[in-house]
Amino acid sequence: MMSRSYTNLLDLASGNFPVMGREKERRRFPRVMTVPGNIVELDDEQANSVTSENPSSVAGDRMIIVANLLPLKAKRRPDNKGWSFSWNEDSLLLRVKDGLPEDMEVLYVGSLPVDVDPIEQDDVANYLLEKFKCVPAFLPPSLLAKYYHGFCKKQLWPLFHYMLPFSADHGGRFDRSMWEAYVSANKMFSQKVIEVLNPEDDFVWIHDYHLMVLPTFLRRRFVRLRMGFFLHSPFPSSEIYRSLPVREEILKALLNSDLIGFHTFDYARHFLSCCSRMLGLEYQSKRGYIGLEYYGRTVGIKIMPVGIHMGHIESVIRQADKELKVEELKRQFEGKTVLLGVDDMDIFKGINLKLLAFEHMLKQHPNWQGRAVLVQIANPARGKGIELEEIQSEIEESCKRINKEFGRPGYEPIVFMHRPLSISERMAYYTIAECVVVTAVRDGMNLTPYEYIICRQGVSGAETGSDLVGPKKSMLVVSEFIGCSPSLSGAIRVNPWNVESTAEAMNESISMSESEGVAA
Ligand SMILES: O=P(O)(O)OC[C@H]1O[C@@H](O)[C@H](O)[C@@H](O)[C@@H]1O
Repeated sequence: MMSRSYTNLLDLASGNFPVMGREKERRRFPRVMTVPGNIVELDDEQANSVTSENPSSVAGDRMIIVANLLPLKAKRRPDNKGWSFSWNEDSLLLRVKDGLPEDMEVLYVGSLPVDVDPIEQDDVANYLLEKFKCVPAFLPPSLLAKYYHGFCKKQLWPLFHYMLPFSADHGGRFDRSMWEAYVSANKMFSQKVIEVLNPEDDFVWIHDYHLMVLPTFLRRRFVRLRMGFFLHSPFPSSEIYRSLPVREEILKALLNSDLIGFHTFDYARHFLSCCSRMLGLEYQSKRGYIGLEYYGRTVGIKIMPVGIHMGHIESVIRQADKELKVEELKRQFEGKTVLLGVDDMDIFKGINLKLLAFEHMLKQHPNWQGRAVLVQIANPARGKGIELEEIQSEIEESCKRINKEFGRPGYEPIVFMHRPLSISERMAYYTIAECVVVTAVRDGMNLTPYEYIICRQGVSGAETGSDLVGPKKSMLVVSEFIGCSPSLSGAIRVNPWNVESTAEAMNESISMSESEGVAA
């Protein structure tokens, strides 16, 4: 049974807060997402509608960025005494910061990727606040199991990626105790925010599907708080979303934000249609700004695709360790044509479909046998479960089979790396690859194609001053089901479920002449 207090709390999430007139006016959010200007652009109206009316109102204000995971890496010290922490350069939260006004102070609230013993927690918290402006939320392991590995990973993550109904290893049904854990964990995050919040001056920017009921806990305490939410995953069609037993609770909780951001127009459209079908809400669209009227407040709905930070990528391109690695890779793959995949190990990334397509290409176009190599990098999964184990063993079996059938001395058709790669190592692989292949069956955005394009431009472009010379051809084969796909006009778009046509797209991409083979 859901405890009474949660029921009450989520009733409050109905947004019944009398916020009118002047209050509406002062809620202005800075534009916080960076986009690589030559790839995805917000139109002027989109960009300006948030900031231009009163840009100075944000300068000097503080932004509290809340997410499930802090943008930190943590390692136990070798002597086992304490921890060492460093920024996680791959965390999108750092890119969010890049898009804020320079003088804006940023504080991060979230959990750590490691389990810190309760007796160490105070010291760790003080250190992280002082050194990194990070406020850790230490969730008890039993809560983490039900909140993150349970409700997030087994229920929301599949649902938001169009998998129905609910995880097989939980009896294929909705588990209400996991939902309760999700609400409790969101409450714990909100308590951490409240510990540091200055409600008059701070903006709060909540990230991703892990924290969708958090706006309720903050709005309940601070009626005038300026608060935004950004969803990094897809928001599915209302036909999928409406199967969620707590569908209204989540929509209502999100509507306690002032602004809700999505990567793509389709995700925003799905959300609006859910609000209309499930809550009976109307929305208005004026000059590129969509507003949902909800209990006297206007909630802004915005399309704000996350991008990559060009300056950061370009600085990595110039790094010496990357250049050394490029030389090593050039020797390793001399005389070969490299296709590259860079994915998280996850059930929706379609890694096995990519391997099957590559196998099909080698069969249908035997001229590539001995010459084409698929390098697949798989970043280890954060989640766990039967489905993930199954997909991992499918991938391993495919690699073994294909390498056995087509491999020969000096030629391994699939090079599979199941480990995290540093950004500079990843850049080195982009540098030597002629084609990047993304076959995810769903993905919120996927920044791999953008990283590849920027890296390839850096490799051949004079403006970076780089004298690295990789192959000049740069092709992209991308799934039509990922957020970045519509923006990649030069890519070959595929339905990843159609292995034969993906195989043809791979063949086409690496068979193109140099003048044709430029993806962006
Ligand atoms: O896999 P987790 O820990 O739930 O995190 C999900 C997030 O992982 C990030 O790596 C992705 O860029 C996001 O799009 C995604 O929402």
